[in-house]
Formats: sequence, structure tokens, C-alpha cells
Amino acid sequence: MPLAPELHTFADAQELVLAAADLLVQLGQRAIAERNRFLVALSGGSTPKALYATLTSPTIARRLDWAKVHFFFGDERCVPPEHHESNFGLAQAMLFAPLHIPPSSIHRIQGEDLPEAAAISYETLLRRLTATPEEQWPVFDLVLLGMGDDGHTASLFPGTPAVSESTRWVVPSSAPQGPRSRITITLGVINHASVILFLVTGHNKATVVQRILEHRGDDPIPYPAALVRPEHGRLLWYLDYAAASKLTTTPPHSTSQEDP
Ligand SMILES: O=C1O[C@H](COP(=O)(O)O)[C@@H](O)[C@H](O)[C@H]1O
Repeated sequence: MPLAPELHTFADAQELVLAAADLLVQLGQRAIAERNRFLVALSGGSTPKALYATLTSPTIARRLDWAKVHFFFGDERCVPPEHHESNFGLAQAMLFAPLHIPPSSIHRIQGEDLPEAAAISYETLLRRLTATPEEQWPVFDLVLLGMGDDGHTASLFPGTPAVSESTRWVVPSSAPQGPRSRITITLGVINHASVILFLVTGHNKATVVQRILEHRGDDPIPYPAALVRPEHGRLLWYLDYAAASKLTTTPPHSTSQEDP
């Protein structure tokens, strides 16, 4: 029986990323203590910027053994790594470089390659680095996700074939705007993670947040983010008050950090 989603609301994006950074550090400490490595998949988009800035602040950064953290990506735009729209490029500048993460711990999607080739080679890489004998899917310690105001997450956009992919781990996909050509991990990968953490901020996402989190019954809703339902792990939604403003059953409130 899947665990119920855990909802936390925060006054603003800064409080939210502080809590997210704290959770990441605690999950990392635990994974490293138990398995000597921490496998985390980063999200794309703009929300991670503030998280990266928080993770590199001295008070947070000194709490984790970054040499044992392996960074992956949930999605990538089909652009070269130095392009301003590259998810890797943002992480490289704001997270990996400041923390001196060795290249051998950074596992990027090659957005400069043809999409099908990039998807196949990233799946091959994931199979090599994350597969366990017991599971046919990778088990990330943490998958970070954002959500667009159309309900997309990673690069799983409403109504596109990537959303219904059930066997491949990584596929090419297509966005309605911005850099259209993308590579994304699939729902099977996301849903087998130990912890999935959505970071969602802003009024523009409040309607979709409400429809997903207060959805009752079996009628389908057209948002890929609603299909994130972990098989065995935890699902957390961190919302700022603006993103939570249309929820009716859980009034926005500030939460203290719980034991991860
Ligand atoms: O395009 C993307 O957007 C979503 C949401 O991003 P945000 O800018 O609203 O934070 C993100 O989850 C995804 O990885 C990214 O490629």
C-alpha cells in the first residue's frame, strides 16, 4: 500500500529551499552511513537555483560528505552543456563548481547529442551505476522534482508519449514551449525512488496543485505530476504559501522539519 503524500507548506521560497536543503543533507547522511553513497536526481527549471545557493552556503555544505554524493538529472533540454537553458549548466555553475564535486560523481544527460542517442546512453549509464539485483528499476535515494503550471514534471508533458512509457528508463520528449526537445527519465524511474520531493512555488501553480492534492476518486486528471506515486518510497510536496493558496482541506501553515 503506497504511503500517503506528505505535504509541507512554507511562507516563501527561501524557507522552502532551506527545509529542502536540510532534508537532502539528512537523507544524504543516512544513505552514506548505510551504503557509503547517496544517489540523487536533480530537477531542471528555475526552482533549483535557490536550492543550489542554499546547499553551497557554508552552514549547510559542511554537513555532508559531498565526495560520496552522486548527482544525476531527471531531465535535460537538448542543448549543449554551456547553453543558458541547460539543466546541467545551471547545476555546474551553482552547485558542482562551488562544492568542488569531482566530474566522476556528476552524471549528466548529453543534451548536445541526438535525443534518441542521448536517451539510450543515459539509460545505459543509469543501468550501470544504479541497478540492483533485486529491482528492475533504479532506486534513487532522492529524486527532486519541480512542476510546471501545466502539470508537467521532469520533462513529462501532458498528453505526450513519454508519460505512458512503461519499460524504458529514459526517453526523448517534447515540450510545448522553450527548448522543445528534451530527454527525461520516465515515471517508472521516478516511482521507484526511496524519496521523491516536489518543490513547487508560485501562484501560477496553485490550481494544478489543488487539483492534484485534493483529487478524490478514480477519474483521471491530465497532469503527469499526478502520476508520481511511489511504489515503496515516500512522496513529499514542499509548497510555498502561494502554491498552496487554493488548497481547501489543508490550510497553509509553516511546518517544522521532521525526522527524515
Ligand atoms: O521545464 C522544466 O520545468 C519544470 C518546472 O520548473 P520550474 O522552472 O517551474 O521550477 C522542471 O521540473 C523541469 O525539470 C524542467 O525541465
